Amino acid sequence: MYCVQEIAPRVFWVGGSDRRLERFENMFPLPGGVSYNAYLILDEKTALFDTVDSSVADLYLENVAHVLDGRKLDYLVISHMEPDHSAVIAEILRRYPEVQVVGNQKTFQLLGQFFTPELGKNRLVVQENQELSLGESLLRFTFAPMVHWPEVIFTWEATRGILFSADAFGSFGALAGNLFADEVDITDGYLDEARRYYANIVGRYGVQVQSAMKKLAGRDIRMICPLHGLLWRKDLPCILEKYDLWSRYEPEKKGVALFYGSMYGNTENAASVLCNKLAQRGVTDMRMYDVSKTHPSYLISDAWKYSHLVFASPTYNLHLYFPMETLLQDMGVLGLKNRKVAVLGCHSWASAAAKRMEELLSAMKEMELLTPPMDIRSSLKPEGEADMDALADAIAASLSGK
Ligand SMILES: Cc1cc2nc3c(=O)[nH]c(=O)nc-3n(C[C@H](O)[C@H](O)[C@H](O)COP(=O)(O)O)c2cc1C
Repeated sequence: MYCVQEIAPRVFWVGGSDRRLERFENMFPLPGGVSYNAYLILDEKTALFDTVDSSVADLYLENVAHVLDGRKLDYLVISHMEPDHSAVIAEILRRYPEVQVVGNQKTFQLLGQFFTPELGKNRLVVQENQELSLGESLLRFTFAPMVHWPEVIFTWEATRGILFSADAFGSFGALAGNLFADEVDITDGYLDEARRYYANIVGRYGVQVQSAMKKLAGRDIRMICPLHGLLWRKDLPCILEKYDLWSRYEPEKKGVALFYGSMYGNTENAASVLCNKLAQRGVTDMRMYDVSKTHPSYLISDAWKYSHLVFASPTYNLHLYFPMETLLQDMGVLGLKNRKVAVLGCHSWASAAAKRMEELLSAMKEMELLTPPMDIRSSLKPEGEADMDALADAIAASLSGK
């Protein structure tokens, strides 16, 4: 049966959730599933915002038909062509052959690439800031290129102050009846998932997020409707503030996240000793992760959150231990910057890890190495304690702003 909600007068959520999918983009674990949101406005004209992933297509089509209740579909606005939102476009066009497909030049280029050029021949190519009246509802299209695809369009509905924000302000996590962030406790894991989504999916495009947010400044926005996760209404300042911080690569928290790789426990032991020493220097709420155990998307998320990052890894076949290489490469591609960092290597006969970690971090912008990399031979010994104390002193001093 259809499953819809009216989220504002004559505006309906018509999406669906998938709790079975193991990994988003076949990469990112989804312990809480994912939602594919879509919206339908009923006015003198009707407008549908996006389609969904094929996994929830049947429910979505039933939802749309139920809300339309026999009315004609006038517009399908395509905010984003990524297949988890565009998979059902062809079926919508089959069912509603007179619908006008709204997008920009790039939307239609991608539509032709993914499907066929004929698809969406009833096209309405819109320009930046173009308006479209549905009756009482007035849509204005704002382009948000590379947030996080080139064709992305935000649509602002002026009468109700609703922003349809494509993937921006979205999150991993299926929906459980409550659609609005103010109906759940977002501090109970949801913001962590929103950060993990942002850092891994949108993180590379901080500059583009900033310019999209500048374009929206001064608009009357009372509700944000993203294509994934909860909708924002009373908590708007919270998510806007987070997005501003995340896209400026400003840490949310003064604190330490330590990432270590270890085969036989020696690097792990050195990492534990370091965290212990930091704790004794008054550092609280540290995070310590085994890079072979925790999926990189969670590590990236905490790297976005914390001000001080420590990387500890053994040398492996004259290279950096691969899970650590992957993490640092990933961070580099996502463009993380503006962190205080420290490096701890471990080797037995020919060192490579410490140098490689330093090299990868130096290639990122505004990464301040607090001390020269420390490099342990096979295992930490009491003779090495003074060096470890010096490293802990440097991190603690930096944290306390000395
Ligand atoms: C398969 C393998 C390859 C290694 N390659 C190197 C190497 O190229 N150079 C080196 O100095 N040590 C090498 N090591 C030694 C480790 O870096 C060293 O034992 C380190 O203490 C391991 O730290 P862990 O106990 O945290 O795993 C290698 C170890 C293994 C198991």
